[in-house]
Amino acid sequence: MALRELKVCLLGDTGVGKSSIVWRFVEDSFDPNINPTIGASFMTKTVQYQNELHKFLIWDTAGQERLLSFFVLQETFSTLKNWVKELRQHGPPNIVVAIAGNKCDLIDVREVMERDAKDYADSIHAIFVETSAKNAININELFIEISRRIPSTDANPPSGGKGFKLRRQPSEPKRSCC
Ligand SMILES: Nc1nc2c(ncn2[C@@H]2O[C@H](COP(=O)(O)OP(=O)(O)OP(=O)(O)O)[C@@H](O)[C@H]2O)c(=O)[nH]1
Repeated sequence: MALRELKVCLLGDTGVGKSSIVWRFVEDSFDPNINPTIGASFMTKTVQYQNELHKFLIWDTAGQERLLSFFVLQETFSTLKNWVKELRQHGPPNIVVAIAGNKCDLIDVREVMERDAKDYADSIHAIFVETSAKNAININELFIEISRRIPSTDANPPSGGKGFKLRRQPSEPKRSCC
């Protein structure tokens, strides 16, 4: 089975839940007292998507840092739009942008309407998913969507989310700073 490496970098304001999303995806756990990221951390997870293995190489950045990549998480529209502008200007042409509206469990303190976020994501051809790292809502689906958007290496275009199987790599490092 072919192995493909997908580089993912989480961007967004401090405290929006970037590390928690990674932690939920890789370890299926949630720490309400998680420490802020210093610099950046790196984790990997390999999943089966259709007839390929997708190894996600995930860089989780500190909220204050301005780095470029292809995975955007944001709690405010204005900051989000700035990130997208930078990605379009400086990122690779085939970049896949995914917007995660995290903490969707906190319905009483919602700042951005789902419809507005979805419309914006559609306008820039980005993935949009409302997620909750805390309640494990749509975290795997977010990465499935990223897998689905990556062009297939064979003649059969990817369809649906079928065939996405989670595989933990026991030998992989749990969490390390780089
Ligand atoms: N209710 C709720 N809280 C969350 C969720 N995701 C993260 N949190 C909480 O939000 C706080 C910040 O989470 P982090 O994952 O550290 O956020 P971050 O974006 O990585 O922050 P930096 O490392 O500073 O950039 C923590 O107290 C988390 O427990 C969520 O889906 N729902």
